[in-house]
Amino acid sequence: MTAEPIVSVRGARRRYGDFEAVRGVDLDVHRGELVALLGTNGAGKTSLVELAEGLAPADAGEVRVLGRDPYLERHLVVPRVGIMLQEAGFSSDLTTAETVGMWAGTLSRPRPTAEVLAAVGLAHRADVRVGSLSGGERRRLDLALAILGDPEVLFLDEPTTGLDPESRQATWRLVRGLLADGVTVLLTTHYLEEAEALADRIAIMQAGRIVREGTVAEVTAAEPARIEFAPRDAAGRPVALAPADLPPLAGAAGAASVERGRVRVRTERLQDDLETVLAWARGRGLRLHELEARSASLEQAFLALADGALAGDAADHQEVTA
Ligand SMILES: Nc1ncnc2c1ncn2[C@@H]1O[C@H](COP(=O)(O)OP(=O)(O)OP(=O)(O)O)[C@@H](O)[C@H]1O
Repeated sequence: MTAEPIVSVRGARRRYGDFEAVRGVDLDVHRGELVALLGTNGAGKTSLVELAEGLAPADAGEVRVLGRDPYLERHLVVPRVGIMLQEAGFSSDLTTAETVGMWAGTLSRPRPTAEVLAAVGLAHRADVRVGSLSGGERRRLDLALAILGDPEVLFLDEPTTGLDPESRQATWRLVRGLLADGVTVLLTTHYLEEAEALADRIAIMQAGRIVREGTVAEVTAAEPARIEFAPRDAAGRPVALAPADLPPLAGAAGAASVERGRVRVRTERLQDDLETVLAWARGRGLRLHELEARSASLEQAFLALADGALAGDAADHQEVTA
């Protein structure tokens, strides 16, 4: 992509006292693209997104949104941006429509209140006081306020937390519609299926750094595929096998394991090794009960990264607290 990114972060760092929450991050989001920022609790996602939202200055590095510094040129950036924070403070005495109306008063060209409430599925709750809304309905009100100014860029911090499955799907449809209209979105989420459903690219954060970035396919390709089966004899009786009984495999990333009669192989050459396993089973007259062969899911890739980081995290904390 050659066009200037809409959100551009270069070498960004952010500290809270002695603790560095964002440790040299590079990230681009292009027009009409959705990038999902993933990471375990405390990885630094919110701290990073707040830099792009202009809520705090970077301690080092450069942050640009729509070509401007979102902190120093906030007055130029804010009117073109929609922000959905993790927790917005509402006055619980106002109704839903009054809240939107009040917010609209701060914008130069707000969309009509009824239209925005309909877009987030809150039209029927327009006259209900915010204090009486459910957690999921409040989350949708947050989203209504974020899209009220017809933004070119949207920052969504865990937008579907607390939403029921139907509302989550409705939010995804809304976001897809905005993307189709050319809106640029940077989203944080703990729901990996949300990232899979919406993201053009994923960035996984760990201890203040982006440790993996790419499309879902690129991110999962780095994680070995899996072959699993429960060996049975021709009569359907379970056969006890040890990992050493398996044939040599071309892409086996780690030793095979056997747990409660189920053999698990991690491989970087799924097709080749599956063919080997099938030929070996045929040769030994084995039935491969409940055979599964699949590429890694985003969840497996994410968990593998998180596991791998545990040792590193512990070392970082010692560094900080020393
Ligand atoms: N105001 C603050 N003062 C001190 N430390 C902070 C502050 N805000 C965040 N932190 C710390 O910075 C780290 C990153 O926090 P951040 O909220 O950015 O993570 P996150 O990835 O968004 O987490 P979550 O998924 O839980 O929202 C955490 O260790 C957190 O405790």
